[in-house]
Amino acid sequence: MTKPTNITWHETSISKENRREKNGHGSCALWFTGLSGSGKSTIANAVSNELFRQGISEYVLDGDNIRHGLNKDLGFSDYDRTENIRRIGEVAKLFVDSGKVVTTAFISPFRSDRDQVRALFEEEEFIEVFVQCPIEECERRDPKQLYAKARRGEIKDFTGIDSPYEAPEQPEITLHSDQVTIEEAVEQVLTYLRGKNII
Ligand SMILES: Nc1ncnc2c1ncn2[C@@H]1O[C@H](COP(=O)(O)OS(=O)(=O)O)[C@@H](OP(=O)(O)O)[C@H]1O
Ligand SMILES: Nc1ncnc2c1ncn2[C@@H]1O[C@H](COP(=O)(O)OP(=O)(O)O)[C@@H](O)[C@H]1O
Repeated sequence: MTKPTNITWHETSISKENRREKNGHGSCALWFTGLSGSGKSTIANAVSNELFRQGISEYVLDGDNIRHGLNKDLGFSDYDRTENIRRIGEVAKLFVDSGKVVTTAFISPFRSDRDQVRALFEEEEFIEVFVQCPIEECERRDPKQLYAKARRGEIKDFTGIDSPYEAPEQPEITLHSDQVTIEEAVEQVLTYLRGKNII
């Protein structure tokens, strides 16, 4: 890849702070991470629904959907996962700049990739939400029957089976999705946002 030259960063006249002021709330990225089937999409969507209901400007970036469009050229090699997360991180940053609370639901298995995304943001704008669930329970749920396929050898490099998942060391929020209901998990996230005066 050749790096382009002669490009200049343009400051826009309307700032992130202007947009936050207009919206009447802060903006941030709620970065859900966890195994397939842990509940990232379910909880991220439920959080967004509740924010929407409360009149907060929100958006959901979901793994499967982004992989149908923006990242349809990427697979599940370590390199492709890193590039997947890098691009999503940049998109999430744009949403935060636009004044929204953006929820993202990607496995994002590598700690260094998540840390690279965190580094794109200002302090307290990036909120790592670890959806912690034992793999046995994820495999029991198996909402897309992917664990079954991975066990049969029909999917290679499946996270938790033959591709690693590096759990966050100091996530802002940990949701034990095998112990709390979806509603309780949503409330835990909203309580955090209220505590930080984001909403
Ligand atoms: N090999 C392999 N490993 C893990 N997951 C796989 C794989 N192949 C397909 N899928 C499906 O793709 C979804 C994960 O995509 P992500 O973009 O979140 O993955 S990653 O963050 O780049 O690791 C994941 O979605 P979730 O189940 O919602 O996590 C799966 O449905
Ligand atoms: N407490 C819970 N939190 C989240 N999901 C739960 C919970 N209990 C059961 N589930 C179920 O587990 C599955 C999680 O799937 P999904 O949200 O697609 O996970 P992921 O996006 O992490 O792959 C869904 O079928 C959901 O209904």
